Amino acid sequence: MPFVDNRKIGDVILDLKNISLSFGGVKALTDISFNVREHEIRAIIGPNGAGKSSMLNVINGVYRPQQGEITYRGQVRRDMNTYAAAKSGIARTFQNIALFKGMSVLDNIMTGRNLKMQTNFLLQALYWGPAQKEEIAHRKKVEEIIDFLEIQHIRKTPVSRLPYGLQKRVELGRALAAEPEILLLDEPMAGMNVEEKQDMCRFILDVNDQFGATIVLIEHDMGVVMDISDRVVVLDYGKKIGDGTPDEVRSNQDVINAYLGVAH
Ligand SMILES: Nc1ncnc2c1ncn2[C@@H]1O[C@H](COP(=O)(O)OP(=O)(O)OP(=O)(O)O)[C@@H](O)[C@H]1O
Repeated sequence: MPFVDNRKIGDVILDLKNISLSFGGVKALTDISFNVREHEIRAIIGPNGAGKSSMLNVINGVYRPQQGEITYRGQVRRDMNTYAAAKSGIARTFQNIALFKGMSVLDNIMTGRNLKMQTNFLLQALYWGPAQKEEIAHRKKVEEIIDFLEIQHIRKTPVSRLPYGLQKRVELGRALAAEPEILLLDEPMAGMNVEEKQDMCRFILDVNDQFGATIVLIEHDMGVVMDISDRVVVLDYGKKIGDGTPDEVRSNQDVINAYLGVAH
């Protein structure tokens, strides 16, 4: 496993057992089990429609599986919703960028601090006492993220004016602003050119290393997945067909068949 020793991959932080999810007659996920270790980069791959996004949506409480059990930090999660997931330290980015396009980079990243804000709306509206202090602390954190992502030069620019690759970076910034324990990235490199992909890879590795975040990512670019992931889980038609290190997954015949489109 790459980097395991120096990156101190820890115990299982998220454990998914026998997860099944259907939409009417469509079985999006069938009896899927896998775990995520603290501090690792865990990829979910598979052909189109394999169930990858559904899996992320189960992890962050968008979908509630009909069967199965999720244990997060040693506690079985029941009735998880997106707010509870976010509050418990799970942040995510989306396949299609979900930013406030008219707002500046700075303000978009600031929205990621919402869950961390303590003072009530009245104090905030008056911008008084504790609210002022808190605002300054949040701004400091956001500026740290802006520096880290090397986007100082566009901090005041409305997001809609930015090229796609930079918008993706801002979305990562907003997720980071929540100081997540687990960061879910849904196709972080989709639509990027080679240079943008290299930058994003570097940021993901640095987020993992410097912020200590555990990362679960969906990605179609196999080169990227195999380069940066510690372990990879492979889905096909809603079932798990492979799970292991990049090398193990690469040589798994079921995985090779799925990617070559061999008939079931
Ligand atoms: N909200 C939904 N309602 C109905 N069916 C859904 C819904 N979400 C996903 N599905 C179905 O579940 C299956 C898995 O979809 P999912 O989007 O999770 O796959 P994916 O691996 O992320 O695909 P892609 O790589 O194309 O994004 C597909 O058959 C899809 O049509």
